[in-house]
Amino acid sequence: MKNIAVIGTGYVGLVTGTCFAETGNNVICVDIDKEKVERLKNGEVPIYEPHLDVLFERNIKQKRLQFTTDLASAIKDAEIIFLALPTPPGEDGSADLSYVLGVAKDLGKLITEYKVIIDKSTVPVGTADKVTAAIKAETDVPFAVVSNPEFLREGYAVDDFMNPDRVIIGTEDEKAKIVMKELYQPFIRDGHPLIFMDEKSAELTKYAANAFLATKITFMNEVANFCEIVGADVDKVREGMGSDTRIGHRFLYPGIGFGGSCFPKDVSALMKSGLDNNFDFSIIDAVLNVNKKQRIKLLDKILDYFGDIKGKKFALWGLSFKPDTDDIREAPALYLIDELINRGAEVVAFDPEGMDNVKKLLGDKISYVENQYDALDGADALLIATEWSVFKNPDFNLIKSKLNSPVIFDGRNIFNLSDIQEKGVYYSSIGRQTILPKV
Ligand SMILES: NC(=O)c1ccc[n+]([C@@H]2O[C@H](COP(=O)([O-])OP(=O)(O)OC[C@H]3O[C@@H](n4cnc5c(N)ncnc54)[C@H](O)[C@@H]3O)[C@@H](O)[C@H]2O)c1
Ligand SMILES: O=c1ccn([C@@H]2O[C@H](COP(=O)(O)OP(=O)(O)O[C@H]3O[C@H](CO)[C@@H](O)[C@H](O)[C@H]3O)[C@@H](O)[C@H]2O)c(=O)[nH]1
Repeated sequence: MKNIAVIGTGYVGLVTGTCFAETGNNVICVDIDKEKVERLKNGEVPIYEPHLDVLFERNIKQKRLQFTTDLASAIKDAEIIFLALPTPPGEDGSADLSYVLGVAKDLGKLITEYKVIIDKSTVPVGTADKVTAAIKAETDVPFAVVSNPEFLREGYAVDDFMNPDRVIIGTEDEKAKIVMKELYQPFIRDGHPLIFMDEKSAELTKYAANAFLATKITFMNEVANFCEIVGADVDKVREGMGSDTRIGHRFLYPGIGFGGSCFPKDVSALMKSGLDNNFDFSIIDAVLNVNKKQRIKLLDKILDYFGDIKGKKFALWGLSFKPDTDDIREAPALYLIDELINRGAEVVAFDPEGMDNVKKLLGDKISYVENQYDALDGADALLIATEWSVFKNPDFNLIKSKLNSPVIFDGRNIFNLSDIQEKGVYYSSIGRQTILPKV
C-alpha cells in the first residue's frame, strides 16, 4: 500500500487515481476546479468513461479514494505525487507547460521530505529537467522526477490502465525505480513489461507512439482517397494489408481523420520539438496537412452532389471525436459543421454523449435532438461523423421516410457495401464505391 496524490483530476488523473486505489493504495485526487471536486465528493463521475463508475464507487466506499482542492494537505502524507495536468497546444503548436511547471513550483514550496514526483502528462522531451529545475529553485529537500507517460484511450481507459500493453518508466533515480516497480507490479503480465529508461527517452516514446499511430491512420486515409480515384475498395485493401502480421489490422480504418485531445496536439508538439532542435520532421508535417483536409472530406462529396448547399438541411449523427466518449476536443464533426454553416446550410445533430459539450461550444448555431431519427425530419441528407454502435443497424425505412431524399454520406464506413445495396439509398463513404439507389 502506498499513499498517492494525483494532481489534476481529468480523464487521466481520475482514471489513474481510481485504478491505483483499486490495487489497494490510498489515493487523494486534487483539482483546482471547485465544482468538479464537489461533484466527485458527492460520488458523481464528471466524465463519460465506461466501467469507471463501478471502481470509483467501490473505492470511495472503502475510503481509498478521496478528493480535494487543497494541494498542501493532499501531498503531506503522499510519498508518490502524480502530475496529470493539461498540456494544451500553444499557438505555435508547442505543448503549453505552464500547468505542469506551475504545480512543480508549488510542490517545491510545499515538500518537506523525499517525494517521487511523476509526470503522467504528455510533455515534450526535456520537460523532466525543467520540472526538476522548477522544484529545485524552491527547495533543498531531496526528490525524484519520473517520466511515466500514459497510453490509455478514452472509452477504454479503465481496461487500458488495468491491462496495459506496457508501462514506461523514465528515471535514473534508484530509489524511485523501486517505488515504481512496486506500484505497477499488479498491472504487469507476461509479455506486457515494465520498461525502464532515461527520462528523455520516456518522454519521446509517448510522442513517437502517438505520431506513429496518427501516421498509420493518415496513410490509410490517403490510400482510401486513392481507392476512390482508381475504383479500388479500401475494405479489401485494408484486409489484405492488415493480414500481414508486420502491419496488423489495428488503426487501419480510414475515415474523416483523427481527432481527440491527444493525436492532433501531440503530433503538432512533436513537430515543434523538431523545429526547436533544427530538425525537420517532414513525415509529421505531411500527416498534419493530410489530416486537415481529411476531416472535411465529406464536404467535398456533399458539394459534388448538391452544388450550392445554401438553405439545405443536414442531419448529423455523431459529434464526439470517436464513439464511447463525450469528448469533443478536435472532433472532425466540428470542422464539418463549421464548413456547412459557413455555406448557409442548417445542421440538426444527434450524439449519444457529446451533445452537452457541443451545446456549450456552439450554442444555437446548430439544432440538437434527443433521438437520432428526429434529426432526419425534412433533412436533405444524413451525415455520419462518429461510428457509435447505435448508428450501425438503423431502420432504413424510417430514414427514407423522413429524409427529403434518401442520401447518406458516411465518414466512418459503418455499413457494409453489400448490405447497403439492398436499402435503396444513395450512399457515399470513404475509399469505397458510391452506391446508387436501385430503380
Ligand atoms: N485524455 C487522454 O486520453 C489522455 C491519454 C494519455 C495522456 N493524456 C495526457 O494527460 C494530460 C492530462 O490530460 P486529460 O485529458 O486528463 O486533461 P483534462 O483537461 O481532462 O484534465 C486536467 C485536469 O487538471 C486540472 N488542473 C489544471 N490546473 C490544475 C492545478 N494547478 N492543480 C490541480 N488541478 C489542475 C483541470 O481542472 C482538469 O480537471 C495531458 O498532458 C494529456 O495529453 C491524455
Ligand atoms: O483506425 C483508426 C483508429 C482511430 N482513428 C481515429 O483516431 C483518433 C484517436 O483514436 P484513439 O486512439 O482510439 O483515441 P484516443 O483516446 O485519442 O487515444 C490516443 O491518444 C491517447 C492520448 O495520448 C493515447 O494515450 C492513446 O494510446 C491513443 O490511442 C479518433 O479520432 C479516431 O476516430 C481512425 O480514424 N482510424
